Amino acid sequence: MSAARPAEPVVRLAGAVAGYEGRPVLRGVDFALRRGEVVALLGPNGSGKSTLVRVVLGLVPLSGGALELFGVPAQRFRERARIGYVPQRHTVTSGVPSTVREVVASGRLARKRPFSLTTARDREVVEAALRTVHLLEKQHEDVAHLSGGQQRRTLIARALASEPEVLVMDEPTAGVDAANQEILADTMARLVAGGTTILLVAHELGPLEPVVTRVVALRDGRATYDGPVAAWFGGDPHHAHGAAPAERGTGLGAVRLDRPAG
Ligand SMILES: Nc1ncnc2c1ncn2[C@@H]1O[C@H](COP(=O)(O)OP(=O)(O)OP(=O)(O)O)[C@@H](O)[C@H]1O
Repeated sequence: MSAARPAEPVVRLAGAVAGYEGRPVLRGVDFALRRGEVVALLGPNGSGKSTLVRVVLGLVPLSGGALELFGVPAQRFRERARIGYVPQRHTVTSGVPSTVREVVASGRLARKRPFSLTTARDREVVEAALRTVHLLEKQHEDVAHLSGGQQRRTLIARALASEPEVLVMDEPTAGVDAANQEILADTMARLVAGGTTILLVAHELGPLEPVVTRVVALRDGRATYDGPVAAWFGGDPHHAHGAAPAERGTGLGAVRLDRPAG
């Protein structure tokens, strides 16, 4: 059985060093995501949030440190479908018209053997994903005709179609209006209730704040905070990350990470 034990991190980075063209961006990051958590990665522009996510997804290699997925060293990990990804700046529109349902169903391919036919179970999972993001009634519409927020939800449903245990979302609220952010929060709450673990990158949490169980903040490629949401925002989740208030104190159980984790 390859499933992780409850307390075992589903993602674990130890002393992660990574960057681009020899320039380090992550400079020794320790990070753990445990089953059932919703962890928000926060930090200023360029602090390395997306890079950390890309490392977890295997898109950027580590030049130092270690990555484990479901307790398995990343080099030996073969079950990519267990991790779903909703990219940051990506639209689902192209020159070729596609319905919402087609886009979502394409996410099912990660779970399928080559050339196998669509089964009743596939249809069920695709419909459940559409329902989760509140787009079932729009399934036959051309994605190009949807709003930005609805397109983002289509991408989330596409990731859900592979039934991931961990969902990684890079700035899911960026450019999304308030109504769509509320739907996103509801979607996340449903996913968590269903057992999905979530890692997301954000600048502001807004309506997502009640769903987030922990904040990890990066600054200059290092984790500077790991703890509860409230302590990080100083009670104002709409306030952006800039002042790093958690570095001021650890009043609500926050952990200040200015030394390697023991
Ligand atoms: N593909 C790339 N090639 C070269 N440099 C990159 C690449 N992607 C990111 N960088 C650089 O790495 C640094 C960290 O970028 P990263 O996208 O991880 O930060 P971030 O915290 O996610 O920022 P933002 O909030 O602006 O998205 C930045 O200086 C950025 O310019």
